[in-house]
Amino acid sequence: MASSQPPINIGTRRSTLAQIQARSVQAALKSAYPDRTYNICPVLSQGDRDKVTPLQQLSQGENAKSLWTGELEAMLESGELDLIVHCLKDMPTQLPENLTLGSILEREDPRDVLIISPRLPKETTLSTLPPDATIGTSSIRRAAQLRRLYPSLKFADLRGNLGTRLAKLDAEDSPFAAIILAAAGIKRLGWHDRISQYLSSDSGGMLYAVGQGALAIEIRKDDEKVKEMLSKVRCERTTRACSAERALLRALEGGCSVPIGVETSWRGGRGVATGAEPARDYGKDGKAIEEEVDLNEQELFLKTVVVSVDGKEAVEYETARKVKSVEEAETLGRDVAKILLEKGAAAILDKISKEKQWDAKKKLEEASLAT
Ligand SMILES: NCc1[nH]cc(CCC(=O)O)c1CC(=O)O
Repeated sequence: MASSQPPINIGTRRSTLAQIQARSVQAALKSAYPDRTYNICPVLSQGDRDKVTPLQQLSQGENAKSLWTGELEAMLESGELDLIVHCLKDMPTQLPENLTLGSILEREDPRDVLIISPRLPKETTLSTLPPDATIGTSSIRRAAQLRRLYPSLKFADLRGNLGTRLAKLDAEDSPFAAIILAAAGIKRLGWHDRISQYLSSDSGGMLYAVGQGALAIEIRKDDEKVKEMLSKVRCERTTRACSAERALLRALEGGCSVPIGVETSWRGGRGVATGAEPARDYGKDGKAIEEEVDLNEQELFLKTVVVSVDGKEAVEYETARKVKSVEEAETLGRDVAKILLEKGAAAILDKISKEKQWDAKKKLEEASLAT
């Protein structure tokens, strides 16, 4: 039977991973509302189009993030789209005035993973890499944490979608011994067999990015209909955990380039579970172990680290608390931010922002000399 209601238009970026993510949201909506029809609308962003300008240059200034989502957000505002599927980790903590985060879905494995060059043994880990090995990553968070724990490793920029990055690692003349990626993307693309090590506080010492592994849906603030629909595809565990992480990030005023690592898990009640629903933990093979638990009986455990870019200074803090709402989760995040700042994160972040200003000033001078 054909639906009399208009189709729901789902906006996404064009990459294979983005489209897989959009299809999973479509499937979740379809199973909650089988009578509605759904279109997936892949949109090429300015950031996807421009592969020449160095990323750091492209992403400077106030509207850094809109580079990736500006076109999509304009289409959402105009009504061409009804929702946009994002990786939560790529979403700024502040959104345009008339748009809002409509829903956060169940989190995939939030961890980072180590992927090894085919020239090295598959079972290689961070601690068994050749001492002067070069790691390909453009993430300051990943490089800073690794510099701190493995001072002999070297780092080189590596950008592009996940397929491009793997191809650059595998190339005959590749400068990289290994790369670090998010498990979530690798798993969604079905490339599990390339993972040599799952990184965490217990293995390799790496904490992940705020929001990593979770999908988020952006909608118009006044769109009550879509808001109502999304209430059926939201994950309370992930939403509370990620709300704490994002409130922490917001309070530290960190952009994606600031080295803040987090690890959240739900504890107590019954068993241990990471920030996903149903409660789950990840075994050594990266497979989820599931069990039923009452969220309000559990504590949200939050582990955090802020590292200087050179890896020489670091501030760590961890705590656990029952959080019975998103608001309580956000309070936890802000409280942890305050403690981190007092423990020395303020000095680390100050230094980074001064260096950034200095860098921008130098670029501006160079640019005016050139004209
Ligand atoms: N930095 C880009 C990015 N943004 C989201 C993901 C996929 C993981 C996720 O959904 O959080 C990735 C790739 C990566 O970091 O390896």
